[in-house]
Amino acid sequence: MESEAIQEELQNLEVELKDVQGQISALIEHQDRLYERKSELKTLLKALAASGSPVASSGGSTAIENWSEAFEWDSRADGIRFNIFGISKYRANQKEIINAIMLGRDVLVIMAAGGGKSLCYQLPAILRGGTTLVVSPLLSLIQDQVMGLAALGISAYMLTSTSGKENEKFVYKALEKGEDDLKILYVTPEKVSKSKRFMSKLEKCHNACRLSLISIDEAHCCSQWGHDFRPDYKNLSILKTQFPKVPMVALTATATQKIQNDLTEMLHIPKCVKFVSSVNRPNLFYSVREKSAVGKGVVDEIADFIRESYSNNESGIVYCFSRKECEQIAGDLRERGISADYYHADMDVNMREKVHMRWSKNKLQVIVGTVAFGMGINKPDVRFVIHHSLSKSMETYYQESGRAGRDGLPSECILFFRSADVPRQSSMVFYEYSGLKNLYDIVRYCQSKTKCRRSAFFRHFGEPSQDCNGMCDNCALSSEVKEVDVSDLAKLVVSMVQETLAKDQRVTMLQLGDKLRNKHKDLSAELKRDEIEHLVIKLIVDSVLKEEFQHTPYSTNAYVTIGPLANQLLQGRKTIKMETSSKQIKKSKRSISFAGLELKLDELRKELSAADGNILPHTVLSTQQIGSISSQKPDSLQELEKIIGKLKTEKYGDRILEEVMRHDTVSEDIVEDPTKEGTCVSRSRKRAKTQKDVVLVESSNEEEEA
Ligand SMILES: Nc1ncnc2c1ncn2[C@@H]1O[C@H](COP(=O)(O)OP(=O)(O)OP(=O)(O)O)[C@@H](O)[C@H]1O
Ligand SMILES: [Mg+2]
Repeated sequence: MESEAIQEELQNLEVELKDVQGQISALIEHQDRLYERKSELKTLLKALAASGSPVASSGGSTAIENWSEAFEWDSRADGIRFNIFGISKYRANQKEIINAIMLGRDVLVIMAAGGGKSLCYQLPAILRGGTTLVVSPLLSLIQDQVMGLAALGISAYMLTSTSGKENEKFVYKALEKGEDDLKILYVTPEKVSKSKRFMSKLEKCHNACRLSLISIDEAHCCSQWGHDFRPDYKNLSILKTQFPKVPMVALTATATQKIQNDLTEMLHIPKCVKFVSSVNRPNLFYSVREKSAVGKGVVDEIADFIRESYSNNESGIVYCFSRKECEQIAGDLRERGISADYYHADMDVNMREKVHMRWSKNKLQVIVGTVAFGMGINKPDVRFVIHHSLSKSMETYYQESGRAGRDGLPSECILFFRSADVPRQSSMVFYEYSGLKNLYDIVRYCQSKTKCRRSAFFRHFGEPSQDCNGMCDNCALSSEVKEVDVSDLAKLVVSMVQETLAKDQRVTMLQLGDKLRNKHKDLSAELKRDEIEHLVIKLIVDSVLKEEFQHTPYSTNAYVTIGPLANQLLQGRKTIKMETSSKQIKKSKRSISFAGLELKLDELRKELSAADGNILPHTVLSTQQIGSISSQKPDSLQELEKIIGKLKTEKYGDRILEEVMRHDTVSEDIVEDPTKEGTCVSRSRKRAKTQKDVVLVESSNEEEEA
């Protein structure tokens, strides 16, 4: 009898010990998080003390230099910017970066996606003379850039694994002899690290003083902490070793301090001038929507949204969790009349390229993709990015959603959130460093009905907050949000988990909800399954509960167990509050859509791009330029040139003016419908001459006039 009692106590001790061990590891994890946050906050304080964002700091250099003063190349630079690139004014930091490069400094540029990093090295490439070498990680990015530059009449070439012999011969000869014009040469990192022949030609170019600038695009690929690490990027340090006097510019949209430090070290540019712009994307409207438990419900909602807001075939992306889901949802959208196709890593490279190309040329409206549809996306006029499931971290969400609105025009980012999607993600990321912490950060983002979405990004990237200007659902939509104390219900959930564990059983989130509703029938009348799941996930992110994982031969399952703060709750030292919102009052539409003349100009750019070899429509005219032409209605080539610069006017001016005139004659008699909703790019001629109607939200208020 006595031995039985001892056995029992022993067993209890074992359970308790296991529990304590679990708590210790959770606490250590928690401690790590606190340390990490502490250092983030310190960096934030420093940035605040230095004040003024965007932050431009001189990395290793101590002298405070003024990069915006007047330089002798200013007017030439302005001419190239406007007449060749058709860009009417610099965006934040662009001018300063160009000046630093022109002064021969090494430069590190951290600038949000679509911020305009390319111009920062392409413009000095033309100004400095000689040849600029650009290292870029993806063939598709390189092709896009070379095609775009060629359309502007800039002699840009590439050397990649797919380059033909003729092209290679031309490039090598140009590098060696310098007789032919080679302004910008794009290569993949493998060329630098693996091709001795290339490096020897580059050396010759350098010895003849013709290597004027080295640019490392998507430089975060150097760092193992980055999301797109490329081993060959590690070997790029050879460039600075071989050519120490040639200025190097490294550019990336990934902002973390750790990656910045890694980059300067790996590229051997410790004394570089660092330009860090804000992560803010003021033109993006962020929102989170509740995802229907019924699979088709969410597809209906997505299809309705696209039809209502983007009926003129404006481009968009829908991100999905799995390959199967991509195919399914692309099909479902097609059934609902949306032109959509899927893109994922299981597809043949040619198929993927085909889908990408159709989309780039606006022949396909929506790409439904997995995260594989990533870095190579260069399309500036993506008007919406929809997440059918949540991303695995704030950082990936920032990057994926950031593919919208790279042209600076209003665009929307919608995330469909459902608690049941969390275990799907967690069982994929739990083995990654900080995988669960990162996931729970984005879950908090999704669950909040009051906090500004934008400020979550500022916090995440350790940057001082900026005004959202009503550009997220929580700031823009007036809804009645109540905080309800659900501690009692939370205790029931925790007890239920304890009971299950006591029986040596495991429980998933789904089973937990069912068990609870079965046991407490009174509750099931009040609480829907979704709401219980919502609470369970909240308890997990608040460390009251915890996820643990078990592998089967086919999958990894996520189970719910007791977390380190469970006792605090049970003993009444912790309360759990949930936000509930009763109604949301929708404000007016925020989308930008073409109407009247813009539509005609949109068609014209498609036609001209198809006729002009294989360039993309936005290379002919950007959406901003379409907006400006439509609102200003130029009636001569001189006037048009003031909007789109010399080069494009020479190439396409007559056709554009023809379209403007034709539209003008037709629209004289048409009375505008003042009740029409939405942000149309143009209005009637009478107002147009005095007022620009394009809603252009730029990334900085520090911009200079042209
Ligand atoms: N000063 C400017 N004014 C207006 N448009 C600009 C300006 N600078 C760049 N752009 C346009 O912004 C878009 C994005 O530019 P770019 O491709 O250089 O972005 P990026 O910073 O390299 O982004 P990513 O990180 O996604 O590669 C392009 O269409 C480009 O023509
Ligand atoms: Mg870029």
